Amino acid sequence: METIKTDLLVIGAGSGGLSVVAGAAQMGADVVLLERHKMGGDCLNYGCVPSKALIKAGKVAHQMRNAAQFGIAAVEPKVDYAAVKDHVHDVIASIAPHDSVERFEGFGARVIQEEGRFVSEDTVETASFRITARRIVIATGSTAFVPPIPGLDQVPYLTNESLWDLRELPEHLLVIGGGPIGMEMAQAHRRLGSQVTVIEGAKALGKDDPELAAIALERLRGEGLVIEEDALAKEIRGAAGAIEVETEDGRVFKGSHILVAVGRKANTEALDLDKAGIKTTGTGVKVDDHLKTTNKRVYAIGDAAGGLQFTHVAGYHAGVVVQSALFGLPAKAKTSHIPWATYIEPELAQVGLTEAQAKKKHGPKLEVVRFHYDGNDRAQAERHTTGLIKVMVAGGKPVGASIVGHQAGEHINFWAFALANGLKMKAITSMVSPYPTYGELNKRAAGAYFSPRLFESTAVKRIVGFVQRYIP
Ligand SMILES: Cc1cc2nc3c(=O)[nH]c(=O)nc-3n(C[C@H](O)[C@H](O)[C@H](O)COP(=O)(O)OP(=O)(O)OC[C@H]3O[C@@H](n4cnc5c(N)ncnc54)[C@H](O)[C@@H]3O)c2cc1C
Ligand SMILES: NC(=O)c1ccc[n+]([C@@H]2O[C@H](COP(=O)([O-])OP(=O)(O)OC[C@H]3O[C@@H](n4cnc5c(N)ncnc54)[C@H](O)[C@@H]3O)[C@@H](O)[C@H]2O)c1
Repeated sequence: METIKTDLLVIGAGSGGLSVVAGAAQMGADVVLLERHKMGGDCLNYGCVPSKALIKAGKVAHQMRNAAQFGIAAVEPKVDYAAVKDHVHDVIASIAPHDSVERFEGFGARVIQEEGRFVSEDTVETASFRITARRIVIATGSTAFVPPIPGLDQVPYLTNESLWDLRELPEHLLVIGGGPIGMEMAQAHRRLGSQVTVIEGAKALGKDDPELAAIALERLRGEGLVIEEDALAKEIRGAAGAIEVETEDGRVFKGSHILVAVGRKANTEALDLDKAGIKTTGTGVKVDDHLKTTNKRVYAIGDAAGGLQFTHVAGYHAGVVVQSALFGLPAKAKTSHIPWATYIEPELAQVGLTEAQAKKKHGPKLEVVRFHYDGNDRAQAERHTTGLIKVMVAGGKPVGASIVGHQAGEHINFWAFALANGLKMKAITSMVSPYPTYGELNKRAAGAYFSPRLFESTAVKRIVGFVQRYIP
């Protein structure tokens, strides 16, 4: 067994681990990276990338079916599901070099493709190496949580890992869980030609603002998706091709395939965390505001840290850790400016506080401004008129924004920038947006904040009247 001594050891080559390594190695630290499976982790191989590629295929099919509104003959697309999966794998392959061993070795890191586990507070062993490091980063990500529903282990079920290898279009896909994974995959499969039933134990898209989620759900149901809420899966029966799910209240749903999307489980079991004095919580590794674990030499980031589980959060965590581990700065990880988006159509996006959270925090000081997509000329021209932007404002500053509608995930960037920099609503109205863009929605939402102050103010009317009397 070879012994290595290093400045920084990173366990896991997903979104979080790779960002730490890229930063630290290029800034001159001696870095070792461990990866037990595929470079790029979940996002590249089993998560964001394949799901967005599949969603795009679904969108193309949907546009073909709905072309008549633009004066173009609608056609029922012939979907070759295996070819769609080829497209998905091709997209993964085109991004893979960016996350490759070669690229990271080019930055000066040593990449070892083996599983790591702690043997003491500062040492990790793999099959062939014993690595002692001044600082260690746990970036081991998460895996689909498979709940102990009786019968589930008796049927062939899909998760976000196995879905990409399925080559035949499911005739009727049962999706357990109406969170982002469930809803994105449900709509994509519906558009590609499957019957789809989502079986959700509480409320579908339950982490988002209910007013906006309801707008999205109505559209999804309009496309023929069956979305059953308050339907907690209790028992699963059947065999490949003929599966039944029974819910707690006795409803029974039948389908040909089943996708389990009921949340994630942090990858911690293989790490022997107790050997390093590292504690866990119910959702992942226990960390403080600086992302330090209960062992002060060791950080945990991304999905393994059990908080918000997004690629951009893992990347943000990496920046915090690089500042702390390399420069000794007291960097803290915040959540108040973290956006997220769910890539159903219409998209659903959020940053900062939802309306309910903002009401709780700011009480009567809160103002909520709204602007609907149908008031935007570009949305009218392109027939994307279903949508709403809602901005929560307190003390003249946005404290949250929620968007449902075409490209909501793109538009939330604007509010993420405003919140991250503490901008006032005034700063937003001083911007000129090109016409006709969807981006004007943001400015119109800010305009909705100032309109009553300008147009319903007797003081403003008095000043205008006075000035008009005296100017030539
Ligand atoms: C279907 C799906 C769609 C998603 N879509 C989006 C999206 O659109 N946008 C978004 O922001 N997020 C999305 N996510 C979430 C996103 O994929 C994760 O938040 C992100 O991958 C977390 O990055 P990470 O670095 O923490 O972990 P991961 O990417 O999971 O990487 C962890 C790596 O650690 C390795 N590892 C684990 N244990 C060990 C060990 N002991 N030794 C060595 N290596 C180890 C694993 O093999 C893995 O490669 C999606 C997730 C799924 C499942
Ligand atoms: N667009 C994106 O950024 C994106 C896309 C996909 C995933 N993700 C990330 O991955 C994480 C995991 O996604 P997810 O959708 O698996 O989890 P989730 O926790 O967001 O949603 C799971 C849903 O399953 C339901 N559920 C749990 N047990 C059930 C049961 N027995 N029967 C029926 N319903 C049940 C829950 O009520 C919940 O609504 C997300 O929180 C997100 O961080 C992000």
